[in-house]
Amino acid sequence: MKVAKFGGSSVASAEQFRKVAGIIQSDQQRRIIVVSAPGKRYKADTKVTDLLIRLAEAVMRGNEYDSLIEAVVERYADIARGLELQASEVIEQMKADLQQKIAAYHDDHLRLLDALKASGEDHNARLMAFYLRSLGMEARYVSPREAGIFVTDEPGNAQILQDSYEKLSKLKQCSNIVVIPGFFGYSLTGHIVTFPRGGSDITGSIVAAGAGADVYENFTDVDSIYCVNPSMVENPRQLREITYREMRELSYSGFSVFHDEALEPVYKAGIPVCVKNTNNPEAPGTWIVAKRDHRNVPVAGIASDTGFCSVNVSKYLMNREIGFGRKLLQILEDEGISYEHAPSGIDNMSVILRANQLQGEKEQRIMDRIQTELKVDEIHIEYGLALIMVVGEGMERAVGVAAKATAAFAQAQINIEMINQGSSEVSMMFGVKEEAVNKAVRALYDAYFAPVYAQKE
Ligand SMILES: Nc1ncnc2c1ncn2[C@@H]1O[C@H](COP(=O)(O)OP(=O)(O)O)[C@@H](O)[C@H]1O
Ligand SMILES: N[C@@H](CC(=O)OP(=O)(O)O)C(=O)O
Repeated sequence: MKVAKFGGSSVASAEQFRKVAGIIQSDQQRRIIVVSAPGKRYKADTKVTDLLIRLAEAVMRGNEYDSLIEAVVERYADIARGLELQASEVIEQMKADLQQKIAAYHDDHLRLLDALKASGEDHNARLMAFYLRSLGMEARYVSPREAGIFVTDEPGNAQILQDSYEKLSKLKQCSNIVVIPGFFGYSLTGHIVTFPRGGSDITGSIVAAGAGADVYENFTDVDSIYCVNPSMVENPRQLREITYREMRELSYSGFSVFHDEALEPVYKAGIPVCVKNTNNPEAPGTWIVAKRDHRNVPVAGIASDTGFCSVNVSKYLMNREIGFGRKLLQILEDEGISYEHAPSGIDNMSVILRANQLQGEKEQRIMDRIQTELKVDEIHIEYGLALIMVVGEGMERAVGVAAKATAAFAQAQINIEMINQGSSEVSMMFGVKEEAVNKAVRALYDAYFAPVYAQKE
């Protein structure tokens, strides 16, 4: 049995719905379907989830919002018309559901935002089940509550509760096609709680693990996972196989094609993931598996992301001060800030974090606390940093992997702001200025992957 998740781009229009139906019909193993909300139909389009966030914001601010309800519902109505479905009742129910959620959570903004965001996938799953039935398939919408997806009560940041898996195992017995909305679950107190953005991948993985699927198929809009983001390098190398560990590091660091938190459930259950293209289902796709042969290709991929800053502190004789690092990190913890890396020297320590966590008064408060509580000689925050991760299972044993990167940076005249190697066996991190990141990724791509092509040719 296969669990097949279809991302926003795969369910964005009537044409995409038809492709999805064809994919389900072409393989009887595809029995559990997880869908996202309709995504972008073209580059400048707006995802339904973003429309719903705008709707929630309009309600919260007391602004007019009827036109936003219309815009959301029109996306589904347009799909229904394109499929020639008699779905006016389904569409009316969607409108009533949005209005009912707004009335129910009017004064509870976090719940309102989560309930509206989740409705994007919920309505799409209902419409998909309706469409599949119109084609003569025995398809049924199953809500996350009925399926057994119970999560922590952290709005916008849910995590699965382990007890869910037992309930989910019953899905295996379903004889018909089950359509489950992605992106949200229910708290034990009965509230809708969403996963982080892009979280339908997480639902798919949880369902695959719970139902004991043989494969978790993740349908998207590219033929495979590439070794770099295809928007940065033209026609990059396709990956046939990648390990869970490699994928986790790469998706955490910028490969938006598969959510990093979606790996744990399938990894623990030993279920392989196949990332495939809804627009070209014949292409073999990329397999995410436990092991790959990395003898010839030690590096699997290069990911990058911008928007980081480095809090740099120095204090003479820091090395003698037991607990300095803990106290520094404690200050960040008190402010609810998570950090990415914390390289240190004899008298210096830097903490790299996402800069958007320092908005408002937080920055000054943190600087003041570090200054007064830790009595540092100097403290400054460097903004505008990009982090680049070079990831590969074979790197640990291959000679000269780091040298290749530093030589590539030198040749491209890129200054390395920081390097972190060694804490992970499968990755190496470089910090560069944001304006240099594209050039840096291309330089690394040429260094690691161009020779592989040359050998083959
Ligand atoms: N290394 C990569 N390999 C493939 N796609 C990538 C990579 N990095 C970023 N992407 C982007 O991820 C997109 C697919 O992910 P996403 O937009 O979440 O799809 P979906 O709509 O299926 O959820 C691709 O269109 C591509 O632009
Ligand atoms: N619709 C949600 C969840 C999701 O996974 O979407 P997509 O499959 O389009 O990445 C979002 O936009 O975050």
